[in-house]
Amino acid sequence: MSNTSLTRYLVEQQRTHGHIPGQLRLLIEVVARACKRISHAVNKGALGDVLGSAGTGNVQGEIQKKLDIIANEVLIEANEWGGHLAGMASEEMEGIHVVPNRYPRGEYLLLFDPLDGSSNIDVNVSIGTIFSVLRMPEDDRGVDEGDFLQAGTKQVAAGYCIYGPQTTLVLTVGDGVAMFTLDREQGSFVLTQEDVRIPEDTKEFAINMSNMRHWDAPVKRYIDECLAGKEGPRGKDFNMRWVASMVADVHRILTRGGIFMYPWDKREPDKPGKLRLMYEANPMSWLIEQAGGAATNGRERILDLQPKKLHERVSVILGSKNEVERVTRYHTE
Ligand SMILES: O=P(O)(O)OC[C@H]1O[C@](O)(COP(=O)(O)O)[C@@H](O)[C@@H]1O
Ligand SMILES: [Mg+2]
Ligand SMILES: [Mg+2]
Repeated sequence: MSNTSLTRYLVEQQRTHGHIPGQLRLLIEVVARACKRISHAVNKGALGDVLGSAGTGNVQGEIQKKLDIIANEVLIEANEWGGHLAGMASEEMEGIHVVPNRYPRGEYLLLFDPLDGSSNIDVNVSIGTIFSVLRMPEDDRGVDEGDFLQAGTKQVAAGYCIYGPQTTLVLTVGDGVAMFTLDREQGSFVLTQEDVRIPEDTKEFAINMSNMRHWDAPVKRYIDECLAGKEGPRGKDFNMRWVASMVADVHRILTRGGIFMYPWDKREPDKPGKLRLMYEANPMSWLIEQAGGAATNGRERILDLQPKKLHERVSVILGSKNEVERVTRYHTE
């Protein structure tokens, strides 16, 4: 059993690869400690007055759950002390949060979905926190929203923490994907898997089937072929999963392969998709690519997309490389 802590792993990465400056290592550890606090709140459930609706709305036009707000506050408060962070952006906040007493000028920007899978909070199904770290652009003016609008390829760290039967932190700093399981007795994240690899093929797809009648033709074709099974053009049977927590579906794919799709559909044709580019699709896409998978919006690599708005949405197709390439091919044929 490994006894490599997150700290030791990051120090080792810095020593051998040199691409995790001390300030970034510190930032990742602060986020990990915040996730530990969120995990404790999640585990309290009904005992901790964390369930149910907060009765307020957010910039996404969604009713916020109490835990959405609690998780957001934990992350802001944990990172507020300044250090090398210039600013933060959250699914739960309309504008950016400039870190007041930042170290001469913060070098990093932190973006997060503080609580992903909110529809599962009250039914005791796995949920999580997703985070992404960018560098502050080199110049001497203050922090504004434009500084955050960088393509996913500019991320310097990305990860999520899944609050399930285990609390597991999954991280990439550009040198593969590592998983750390929270040892509650020690109170520390322990390295339990590194060099995570996704099989290039799969027999398992994840999509919300109730939206079938709204899908675009390439998505409908792909799913119909999966449903046709052995007798159909794919010549094999497929299984389906849909947790409705992106963190849980992505964790399954990182663990055993699969394809996850939240595509554009005609319910709201002006919206490219449901999921947000900056703090859901980009961090998850980098993790998936770092593990040997692929991630597109049906036509382009998600990490190459140049964001125009902080909360912009995107169609997401990610997971086992050969399946993602097939769905993308169907969109471009
Ligand atoms: O309920 P639906 O339409 O299936 O959507 C589920 C998707 O919505 C999300 O819950 C959106 O994330 P939030 O819960 O952070 O808003 C994803 O985690 C999940 O993949
Ligand atoms: Mg989310
Ligand atoms: Mg959320």
